[in-house]
Amino acid sequence: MDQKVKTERKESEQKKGMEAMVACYQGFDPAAYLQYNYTPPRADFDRPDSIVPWKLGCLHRAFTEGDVGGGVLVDVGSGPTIYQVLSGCEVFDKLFLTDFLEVNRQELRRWLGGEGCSSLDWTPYLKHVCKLEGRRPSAWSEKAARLRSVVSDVLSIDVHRPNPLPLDAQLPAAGADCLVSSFCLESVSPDLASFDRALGHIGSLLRPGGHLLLIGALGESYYMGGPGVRIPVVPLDEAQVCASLKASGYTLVRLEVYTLPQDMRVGVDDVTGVFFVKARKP
Ligand SMILES: C[S@@+](CC[C@H](N)C(=O)[O-])C[C@H]1O[C@@H](n2cnc3c(N)ncnc32)[C@H](O)[C@@H]1O
Ligand SMILES: O=S(=O)(c1ccc2c(c1)CN[C@@H](CF)C2)N1CCSCC1
Repeated sequence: MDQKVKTERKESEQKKGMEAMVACYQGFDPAAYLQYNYTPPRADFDRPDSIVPWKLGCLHRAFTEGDVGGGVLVDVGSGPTIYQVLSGCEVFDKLFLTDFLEVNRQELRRWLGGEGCSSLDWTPYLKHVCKLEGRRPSAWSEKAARLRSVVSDVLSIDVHRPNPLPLDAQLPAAGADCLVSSFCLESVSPDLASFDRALGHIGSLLRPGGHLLLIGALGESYYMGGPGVRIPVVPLDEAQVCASLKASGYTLVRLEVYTLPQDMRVGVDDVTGVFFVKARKP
């Protein structure tokens, strides 16, 4: 088989993989997803070994240790969640939330509108991050107001495109100062090669010297995006995460890993751990 035919066959297989992934996401249910992952037992603020204090603590440290801050923060694949920017909103004046699905962008806009009709009460998360910041928990409403004030837009995004954001997105020409992305790339890529390409695509949104805060699942091969909506995930381990970051040209600042306790493995996925990466684009 000559090279041209091989290339065409490979491109056709990649296209089919993307189309299958898009089809899976048509059934994504924001309210169910939030219920599965962001309520107890996974989101138990009273448990010292809970994933929530660990993850919010990683984000708090990453955003407040002095090397990150300034103009523009982009959250890649926000989904219907805001916890991932509760620390970042204090050190950035312009923040973009993004997602592939309109149902998720609508969920985010409902919370941002403050009409009290979002699918999850984020108050416990707001209070916890206030506590991490040495503020009284009652400052949670001030934090909510701060986040609402710095979100510039809720944009569509497709990490499989070389230019993932809409052409009219108001990002600086040099790129964003920081990207944060949680449970996105491995959950939307049909295979590892696609994951690595997507990592490269979002890297194009970041200015040289900017930081990437990447959070993701370890050992996960599927998750439930809603009742009966099984979405394939690229299983990752720590070594692969480091190799993909290196291949994308990042300098690793820190990698932290959390192993999920058995009772947090609740059947909505087969995740075994969570990684937190802080990396810098040279
Ligand atoms: C597992 S959810 C992660 C949501 C959230 N960041 C969190 O931490 O829970 C994956 C998200 O990726 C979005 N997504 C699906 N396909 C995508 C694509 N091609 N590009 C960017 N995001 C995509 C989905 O709509 C979904 O909101
Ligand atoms: O680590 S979690 O339990 C979590 C949160 C979200 C997800 C998973 C795990 C695993 N499957 C992912 C599928 F993409 C989504 N967690 C939920 C509480 S807040 C911190 C994150």
